[in-house]
Parts: sequence; structure tokens; C-alpha cells
Amino acid sequence: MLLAAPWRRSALSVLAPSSLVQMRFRQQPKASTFYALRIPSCSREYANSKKKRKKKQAADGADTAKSTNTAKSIEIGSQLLSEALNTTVDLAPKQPYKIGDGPTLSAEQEDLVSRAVEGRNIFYTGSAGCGKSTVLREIRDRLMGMDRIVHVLAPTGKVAMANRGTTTWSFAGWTPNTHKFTLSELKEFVPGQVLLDRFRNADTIILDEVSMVEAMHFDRLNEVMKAAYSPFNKRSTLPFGGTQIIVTGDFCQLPPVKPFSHCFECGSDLVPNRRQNTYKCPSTECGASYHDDDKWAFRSKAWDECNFEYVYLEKVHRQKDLEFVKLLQKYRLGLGMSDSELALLANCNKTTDSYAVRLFPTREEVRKVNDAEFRRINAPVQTYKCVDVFLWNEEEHPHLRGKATRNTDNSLKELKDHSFEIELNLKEGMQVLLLHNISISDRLVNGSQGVIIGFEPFENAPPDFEIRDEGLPVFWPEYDVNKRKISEFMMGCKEAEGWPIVRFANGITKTIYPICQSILYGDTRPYTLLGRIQLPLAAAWALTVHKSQGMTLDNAVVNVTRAFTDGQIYVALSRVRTLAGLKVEGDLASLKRFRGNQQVLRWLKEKFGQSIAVDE
Ligand SMILES: Nc1ncnc2c1ncn2[C@@H]1O[C@H](COP(=O)(O)OP(=O)(O)OP(=O)(O)O)[C@@H](O)[C@H]1O
Repeated sequence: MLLAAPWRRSALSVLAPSSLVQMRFRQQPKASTFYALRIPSCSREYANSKKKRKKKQAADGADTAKSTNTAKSIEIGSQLLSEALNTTVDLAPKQPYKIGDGPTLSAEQEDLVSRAVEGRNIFYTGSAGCGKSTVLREIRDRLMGMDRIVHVLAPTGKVAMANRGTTTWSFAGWTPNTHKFTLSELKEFVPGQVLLDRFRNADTIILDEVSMVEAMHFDRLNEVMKAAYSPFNKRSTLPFGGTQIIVTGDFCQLPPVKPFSHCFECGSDLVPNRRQNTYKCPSTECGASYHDDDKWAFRSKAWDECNFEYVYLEKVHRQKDLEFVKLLQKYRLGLGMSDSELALLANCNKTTDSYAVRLFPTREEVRKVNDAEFRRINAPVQTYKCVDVFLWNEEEHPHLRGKATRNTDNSLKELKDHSFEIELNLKEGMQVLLLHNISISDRLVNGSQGVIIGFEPFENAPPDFEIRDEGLPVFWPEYDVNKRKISEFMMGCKEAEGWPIVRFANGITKTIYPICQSILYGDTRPYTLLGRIQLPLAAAWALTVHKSQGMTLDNAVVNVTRAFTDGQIYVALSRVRTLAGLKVEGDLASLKRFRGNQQVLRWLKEKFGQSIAVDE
């Protein structure tokens, strides 16, 4: 019985023997540093001796389901609900709609996971497709399965949503304006009790897409987490207040967006000098100056303090074709490519079938293509309105009240970066992209492409899914909340013909049902849940490169004309599995123009040496 099912816990995997290429470095202080604060490196021995959580709750799904504290805590407030309750939609479960699990980890990935669960500070990296996100999810699940309080953070909402995590901004209680504070103000700003508890109770932070995290941002986070302790407490001297830090990403991919907006010391708006690649603080008292080379997180003092173990995942899983892997690796590392290699990438005669998604550097280009293609299809529009769910553990997380704020269309403001559409418009014949892993074995994963070939009538395939799919205890205020939310969703799409049937590029045809993709909030269990119920599909004629980040695509046409930043073309090229699935179009001179960031490349070579070598 769906609703009475106890929450699941992911089983611990067998740890494989080590064949990992991993290195330990004690970082040398940087030659140049612009920040005033420098604190000696500290070891991580504290992490293992950390006291067990006091606020841990034994609550499980069955208990919470019986909770009587319902009226205040569940947010359902829409007219739709009362309508939905009166509908006669058949909700009898049919085939369970299984959310896909991750692949079996390779030996090097397993070894990395076991190091992480031992409590070490780790930076792990590798080329696009080596499994960084896959490993992140495994580390998160295993640590949470060990009752650790784990915060998965990311620099942008989109990446955070994909990992069911939160942004570094939201974790720290910041808005972009918060960086106008001086560093001391920022530290004083922390002592709201909620933030103090959050920082002090955090066992582990896993930070994804670190290439997009600006150095000063990383430093600020470090400083405010230390400031959660009195100066007499040893933890005030430990990096991130003694919380375990696991950082991942690929510095050859997307860089920080708008770095050096505010002075680290005094918070003033910095003045960029584009020719010299510098940013100057206009305050005469402060007068700090920053160089663009120092924008990377690995240039921060916090990075030095963390004293990371460095792990390089060598095996690429997204692509199997060695020639293509080498080609991508060369492009990633800015190694000169021969004309024939460039021609191979840019070969416009290659067959790209009708599923190919076009990747553009800018949003404007994407919108134009998708709108035009949608209009061209002569078929009725089927509309599916999302249902956003807020299951609030008010007693434990009163500070999350604000997360319930809604837009006029009833979507939650907090879910503005959710990859699922608020209102999804589909047509038969439309090219679509899957936004969720629904079956790893069938290779129907986030990024799989297909075409809608028809609609399955609703009555033949009622959805059967759980709002809470995390395997973790979620605040569950009412017994039949699942059923009601599904009914509410059904109401929102009752004019549509049915569930879309998609023929995927790999030949598999599958009816797509709604799912709830959720994020868990709160530092104590059972968690507060925010989720969006929707069909995990999006128009797929075109996507921005930024949106494609993290995806695995079967076929793509990469338009390089308006590429504007390092790493963008590499991200785009590395989305596809095979060379046969790739076509490059536009101003091909851009392929030569972006040769990787030299600062990053030097650093990578210094840290990983042979591990990143490409056989000539
Ligand atoms: N051990 C493995 N066995 C089989 N497939 C794997 C394995 N690890 C990862 N993959 C698959 O490889 C693809 C890329 O994995 P993932 O997205 O985790 O890589 P990534 O390093 O995060 O990529 P990117 O840097 O491009 O975001 C996914 O389809 C994933 O399922």
C-alpha cells in the first residue's frame, strides 16, 4: 500500500578494492593573495570525533502518516483541491512507476565513496561524464543512511535542484545583496539561531559544480561557518567550522558567473577593468584589487585550509568511443588540435537524426527555435499544469514558513529554478527531452530524447507515484495527501487527451506519467518537503548549454557562434555519447578561439600530472 509504506533506505553497497588514482597534497600558499584574512591550515581529525546529533528523530513515514497535526501544517490551499476531491479519477495503482537507481559504481568510484564516508575533506574531479554527479548522489545517500546531516550545495538553483540540494546562498541565508556587507558584518549577520544551528549541526557539505563557485564566495562561506563558534572554541579555527567538506566539479567546464561583484573586505561594488582583467575597490579606505585569475575556488584561502585529498576519476562513462573521449579530452585541456581533428568535430555531413537537440550559448537563441518549432506542428495543444507541494514540519522548522509563498499561478516561488515546467504544453509530433532518470537499464535518463507519438487515455494508466521518493523521512501530515495531490494534478490536465507516449531515440517507446521531484528542507527529521508534480518532459528542439550541463544526450547539434565563455563549448560537445550523435554548426572559428583557461590548466597539471594526460 503506497501511503503506508515505510520510508526506504538505500542499502550499503559492497566496497570494492582500491584501484583509484588519488593524490594527497598539502597546498602551497599562493604567490599572490588579495584577501586580508589568512588562517593556518588545520587538519581534519576533528570530523571523526564529532558528537552524534542530539536532535535526531526516530520518526518514520508510518508514524508521521498518522500525525494529527494536519490543519496548520499542510499547505494545499487552492480551489482546485476541492474540485479534485470530487472527481472520479480512477487512482487504483497499476504498474508501479519506478524511479531509476544509479548505475553500479566502478572500482575507482567505489573507492572514492568509501573515502568520503570516512569523513575526509575531498576534492574530486574528472572529465565530463566520469560520474561526478553519480558519485555525489551515492555519497549523499550513504552518509544520510548513516544518520549524518548532509547539505548538498550548488552555486545555482538549477544544479541544486538536480541534486535535490540547495544553493550556497540559501544555505548561508544570503541574497546577492548580502555580499554588500563587510566581512565582519557578514559574520555578525550569522547569529540567527536557525543559521547557527544549521552550521553547527552540519556533518558534511557536498558542494557540486565548484567551477562555478567564485573564490570569495567560498571564502565567505568558510568565514561565516567559523563565526558560528566563539573564538575560544577550537572549531572557530577549523575550515568551515569543522564540517566535512566534499567538493566536486570540473574547472574546465563553466566558470563563475559575474565574479568579483563586491569587495571581500568592505562589500563595495567593484569596478572592473576589462583590459587588465582586474577589479578595483572604489573605497579609498579599502582600495583592494582583485585579478580575474583569482576567481576560481581553488585560489581561495578556504581551499588551502581544507587540505583536500585530491581524487581524479579517470574513466569516462558517458562516451565509450576512445577516439571521441580523447578528442574531448584534448579540447578540454586546450591542447592544440590538428585540422583533421577539428574537422572531425565540425563535420557537418554527419547524420544527425530528427531527435537531435540544438544547443545554443544564449537563451534568446533557444526560445526562438523552440517557439517556432512548436507553432509549426499542426496538432492540438495538450496542457499539463504542475502541482507544487509543501509538506511543512512546522514544529521543527518554523523558519521555513516563507517557502510556502506562491505565485498567482499557484506555483511555489521557491521552485522558480525547478526544471519541470509550471505549465507544460505538448503536441503529438513534438520533440521532447526527459528531465529525470526513469530507467537506467532502458537508458531513459535525464537528457534522453524522443518524439511524442500519441497519448494514452488517462483511465488506462492512472499514475502511481510517491510524493516522497527520497527514501528519507518526510513530514507527512495526512494519510491521503498523496492521493489528493495526484487528484489535484489530474484536475489540472483534465482537458488533455492523456499521457504522452514517447518514442525515444534508443528505440524504446514509453508512456510518460507524472512524478514528484522534490527537495528536502530543514536540518532535522522528518524533513520538510517542497516538490513539483509534473510530467518530466521539456521541448527539446533547443536548449542552452548551461541548461544542458549535467545531461547525457543521444544527439546534439552544437551551435558555437555566440559562445561567450571558457568551458561552454566543451560542456556542449561532451553532452553526447558518440561522435555520430554530434554535429557542430555556426562560426567554427569559435572552436579555436576558446582554448581553455590557462590558469586552470596549469593548476590541473600541477595537481594531477599524468592522470590528466592524453596519449598523443
Ligand atoms: N559506473 C558507471 N557505470 C555506468 N555508467 C555510469 C557510471 N558512472 C556514471 N555513469 C553514467 O555516465 C553518465 C555521466 O555520469 P555523470 O552525469 O555522473 O557524470 P559527470 O562527471 O557528473 O558529468 P558532467 O561533468 O558532464 O556533469 C550518466 O549517464 C551516468 O549514468
